[in-house]
Amino acid sequence: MALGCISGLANALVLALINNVSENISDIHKENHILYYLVLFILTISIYGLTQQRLMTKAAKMVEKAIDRLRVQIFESVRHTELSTLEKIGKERIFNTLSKELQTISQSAQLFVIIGQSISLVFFTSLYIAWHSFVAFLVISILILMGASIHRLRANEIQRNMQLSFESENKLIQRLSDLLDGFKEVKLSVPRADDLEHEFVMDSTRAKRAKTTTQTLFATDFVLSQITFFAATGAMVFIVPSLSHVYTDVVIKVTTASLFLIGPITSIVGGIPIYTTATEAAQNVLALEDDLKRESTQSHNQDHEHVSHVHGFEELRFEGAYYQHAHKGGDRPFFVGPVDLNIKRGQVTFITGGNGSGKTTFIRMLTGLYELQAGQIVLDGQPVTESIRDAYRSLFTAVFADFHLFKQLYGIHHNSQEEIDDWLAFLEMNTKVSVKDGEFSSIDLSTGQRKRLALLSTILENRPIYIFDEWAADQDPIFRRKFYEQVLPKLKERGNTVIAITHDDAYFHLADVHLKMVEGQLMEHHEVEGKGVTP
Ligand SMILES: Nc1ncnc2c1ncn2[C@@H]1O[C@H](COP(=O)(O)OP(=O)(O)OP(=O)(O)O)[C@@H](O)[C@H]1O
Repeated sequence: MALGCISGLANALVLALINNVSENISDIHKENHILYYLVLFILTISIYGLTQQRLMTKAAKMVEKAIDRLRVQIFESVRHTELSTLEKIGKERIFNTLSKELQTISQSAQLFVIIGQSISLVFFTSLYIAWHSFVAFLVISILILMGASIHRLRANEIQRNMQLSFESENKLIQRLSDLLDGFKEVKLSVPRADDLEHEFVMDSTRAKRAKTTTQTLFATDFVLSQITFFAATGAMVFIVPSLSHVYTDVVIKVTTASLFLIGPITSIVGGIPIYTTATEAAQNVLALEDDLKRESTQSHNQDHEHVSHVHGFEELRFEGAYYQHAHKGGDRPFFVGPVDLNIKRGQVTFITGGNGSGKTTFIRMLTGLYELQAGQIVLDGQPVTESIRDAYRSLFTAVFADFHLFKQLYGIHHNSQEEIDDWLAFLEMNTKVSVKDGEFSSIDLSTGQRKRLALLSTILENRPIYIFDEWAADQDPIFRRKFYEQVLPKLKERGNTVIAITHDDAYFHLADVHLKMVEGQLMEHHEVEGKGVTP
């Protein structure tokens, strides 16, 4: 602000100097003062140049620093948020906010400076006008205020249209990911491709309409502001003389000053659309941050971040555990539970059940990805409360049905190259892929092969509990047998506990415990061959 004021003042001084010299040009030449004014003129321009340059660099640095902080903050908020919150917010909104909205703010940084500097220039030039003629100053102020109020009156409509275009753009991202993620399915079906394109075009048209309306409102504002400005300058020669009899002495100075206002006023009015877009973008960023924080347990997680792992357990107990999904149409929201269950260390548990019976939901409850809405999980006699939930989650490693294979082995640093190579060979992937510097050489593989690499990642993590959601479904019969008859026993031998959703009834005898999920209830659970747990 200080730099903005100095540069605005210097800018106004340039006007005062030129006005002064041009008015007294013959006297100044006669008295040989021209050099003095020239030095003053150069000095003022230098001050303006230096402060303006510094102001713009500083502002860019500040804005980029704020954006950097926001970007990391949102990434962290997403990382700390709960899965249920993420499901509610939606990926598109997060993508759109982190990419487009932050970029919009970044691009407006220099413009904020120009607007700020123009405001200070208008202020000092107005002071200059007021010093020469208070009546002229009043007339200009009234006209400027009138112009500003017209803009304010339409601010709500502008904001509504901007929000509309943000929402349409979120939908566009969703349609685009439908096209890219479902490219194969789209290529196979012309009607699907047509429908998807139709929806995309509709959303694009909605975004275009909202944006055009906003731009039209801005354009009208711009023209009105120019007319207001011309009216103000016209008033200097047509109206003010009839209101003030001393005015004729200063009319040239005041009119020149008012003409001098055209640059900054144009910058301010021309900058309003970008300023409003950036403000709207900033509000979207902050709203996302709020939504992420509101339902997240971030404060707890941060307090207990140092508890990064629980190294083992003997017994895990579910006591009346219950979770209900948010209502999303349909007859009633789906719920799982209440579930009572004991899981002992080293036990292999198979879970079966029909589609939509709640197996995945149960696994998410078990792993702490869904916060229980009733009941509790007890780990070696200690209830799993919010304060140890992160640590509790670190008991698990999983290959979910909708698994994501990370090319880089994030968080896996302690395994020797020899161990990694041995496992790669055991999983029959060593001829296809290698691991170098903590990264797979390639992940462009078949689904079954990608699943083997995901399995490798979990094996290298060596967590106490392994979760597999229909892991073997994509494997050939030979490797499927290897998974049940060699991989699972190897894990068990290491002391790992395994909980696997599976429909491979040929291998049910290998489980210590077999559970069955029916409509959100663990209806049937029995010990296999006398081994295993007391449910
Ligand atoms: N995020 C969600 N929001 C609302 N309802 C959900 C959500 N996820 C799942 N459901 C509902 O919960 C029910 C159980 O889903 P779940 O994925 O747990 O079943 P599943 O037994 O794993 O099924 P499948 O064998 O088909 O994978 C389904 O009826 C589904 O509609």
